[in-house]
Amino acid sequence: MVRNIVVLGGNSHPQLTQTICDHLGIPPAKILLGKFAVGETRVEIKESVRGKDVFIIQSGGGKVNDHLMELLITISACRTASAKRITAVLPLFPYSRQSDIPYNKTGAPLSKVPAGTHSRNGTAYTFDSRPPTPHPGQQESPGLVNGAQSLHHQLGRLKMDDQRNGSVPSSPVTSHPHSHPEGHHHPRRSETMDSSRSDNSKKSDKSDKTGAVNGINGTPHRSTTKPPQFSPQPGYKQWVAQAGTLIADLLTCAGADHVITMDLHDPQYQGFFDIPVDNLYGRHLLRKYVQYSIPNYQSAVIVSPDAGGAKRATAIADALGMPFALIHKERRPTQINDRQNATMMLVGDVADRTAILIDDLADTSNTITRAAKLLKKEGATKVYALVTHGILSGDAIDRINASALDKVVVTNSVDQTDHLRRCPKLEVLEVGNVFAEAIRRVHHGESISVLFDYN
Ligand SMILES: O=P(O)(O)OC[C@H]1O[C@H](OP(=O)(O)OP(=O)(O)O)[C@H](O)[C@@H]1O
Repeated sequence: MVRNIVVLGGNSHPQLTQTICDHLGIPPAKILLGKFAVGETRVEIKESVRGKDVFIIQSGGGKVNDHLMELLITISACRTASAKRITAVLPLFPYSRQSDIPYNKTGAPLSKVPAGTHSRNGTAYTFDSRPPTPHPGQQESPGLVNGAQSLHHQLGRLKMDDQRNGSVPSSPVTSHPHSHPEGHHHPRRSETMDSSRSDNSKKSDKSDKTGAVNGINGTPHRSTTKPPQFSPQPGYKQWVAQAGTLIADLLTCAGADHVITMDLHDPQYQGFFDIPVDNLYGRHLLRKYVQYSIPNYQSAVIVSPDAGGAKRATAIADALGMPFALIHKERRPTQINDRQNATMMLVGDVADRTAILIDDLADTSNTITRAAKLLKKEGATKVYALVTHGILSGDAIDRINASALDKVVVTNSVDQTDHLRRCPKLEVLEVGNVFAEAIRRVHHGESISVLFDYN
């Protein structure tokens, strides 16, 4: 039982709030969370927080924007009500994938087969890379496909530019007395011989002969051909909001003194805050699962499904003395948000082994389901996916059910009640006790790092 402490729970995960309070031996504080008819969030704290150490629990996932607004208003309400210290407890930190660089992915459902057809597994999902993963001896199609698409794109652009240019003036050929009217234009030899020449080259021929050389009454004048339009190259810079900084500022401005979270997508995001941020590790829970729940784990292989998570996965592999493999997401899409076209390549050996994917979050579950397909193709006998944050938006559960994944293990940093009902492959690890202990330590001014200082 801790004193002078108030725990408030938002609407995102009431069950986790209750678990944390049970561990702390206190009831959650009374709070009214509602909405006005227009959709605006309404918060009323039903007990005094004056001089208290307040912890507000609100996770990302689900209706993330509503939950964030609810959290900000609750923090502000506590600040106005003279709370001594306010700690925002965000088991899954919202917007943490948009920390600094412009985020260029859609997170949209991916690789669905066209309506009316079915993939080989009889489902609406293919789990294939488009273009496919290249194999030794196979011509590397992605570059070619992208190259061809890019060429097509450039040609289309040229055509459009040319059409625009051709409209000013309407036609130098017809307006100039010395030039041939359009109808009496004698085709040049090259035009008659080479029928494959594009309209573009024909039009530029015309301007060469007329606008570029002759002016009104035979006076030379400047070419009417406009210089090529300047436009930004794809991938150079996208004017996308850098939401990470904004979220950090919003929490601080609302009145938060401290943040507790878990497995931030990018740990450097802590640097965006002017207040202390405790980033708890979920990997210890995942590591314990490997150790105690995966048979013959010593002969299994830890796999990171993308380069971004390699550090996270190697930490577990090193701690358990296990081999490690990496899936490299090769992104050569023609469009910046063409995430599904990333080709996956395996670096390492998984043949005749159990493969254990380690990642920080699964949103559409596209990453883990595609990785599972690749791993099975490369000879893995079983594929587990161990993920800290099981956001599992949209049809992620259907995708998992239809995939080559044998088991998916997540923590309850996001509410898993509905997911558990719909996914027989899902197993959930409890994080309530970890957050309760972190809250207790923060309240008493004890070290948090010792919480994770074990093997
Ligand atoms: O379930 P999904 O919708 O496939 O999303 C999950 C992936 O997204 C994140 O990485 P992300 O690709 O955003 O960034 P990274 O390249 O920095 O790891 C996360 O680390 C997962 O790998």
